[in-house]
Amino acid sequence: MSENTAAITLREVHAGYGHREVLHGITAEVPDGRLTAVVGANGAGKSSLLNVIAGVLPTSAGSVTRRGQDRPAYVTQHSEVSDALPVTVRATVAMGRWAHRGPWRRLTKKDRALVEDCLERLDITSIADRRLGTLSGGQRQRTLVAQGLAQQSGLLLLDEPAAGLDLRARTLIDEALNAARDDGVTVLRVTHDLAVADQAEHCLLLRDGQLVAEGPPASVLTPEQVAEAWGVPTVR
Ligand SMILES: Nc1ncnc2c1ncn2[C@@H]1O[C@H](COP(=O)(O)OP(=O)(O)OP(=O)(O)O)[C@@H](O)[C@H]1O
Repeated sequence: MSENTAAITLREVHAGYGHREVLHGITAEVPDGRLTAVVGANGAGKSSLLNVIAGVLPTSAGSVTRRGQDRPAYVTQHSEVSDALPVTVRATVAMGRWAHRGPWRRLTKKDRALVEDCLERLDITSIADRRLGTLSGGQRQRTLVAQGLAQQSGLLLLDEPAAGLDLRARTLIDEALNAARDDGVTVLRVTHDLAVADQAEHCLLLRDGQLVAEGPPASVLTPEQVAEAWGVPTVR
């Protein structure tokens, strides 16, 4: 991939928490306008890599270059959102417009139409007036994905957006992400699910904070490389 088709270029990136380094010299590229899956075992560094790209975890060495200038939309796992927040689903999705309007400014008609469209895309219009804290994990996760879409960023980062969800919720999220990609958004999703990663156009496979492989799923998710990444014997 040449530099001008990469939305994100990572060069020898090191990062960690306190004195503990958890990413050890990652060099990788995320293609522009494509869906990229970050795959690896528990603790491999997937979320940390996403945090570095989002700019919430500083690097201790190396560089992260982003092509677009707009702020990335970052969809965290629903478990990281407090149950106690007294906000409705619609208000949560509308927060996705705050970066454009500021929290005290009224949303425009266009903003409100976009919010309704995002609610529909994730099939949560019927629960739009319910409070976040009263929802199931799957409903909450769909709300957060809708909020991410509402930001209309050119870069959408998602940490395990479909973890623990049923088939219908997973399908809705997959379709929404594919539609965003078709609209030209660069989508980067962390997943444990190799079938999901297989549907992406590009994969980054991590093990112990290092990149094992990157490229199209067929070349990355080989039995040998998957076994190496998970530290298990190859199954034949
Ligand atoms: N806030 C934190 N403080 C200290 N160490 C952390 C923190 N977050 C993650 N780590 C450590 O960094 C390493 C990588 O964790 P990370 O969450 O990035 O991995 P992951 O691949 O996303 O894992 P999982 O699949 O379990 O979510 C782990 O050893 C983890 O214990």
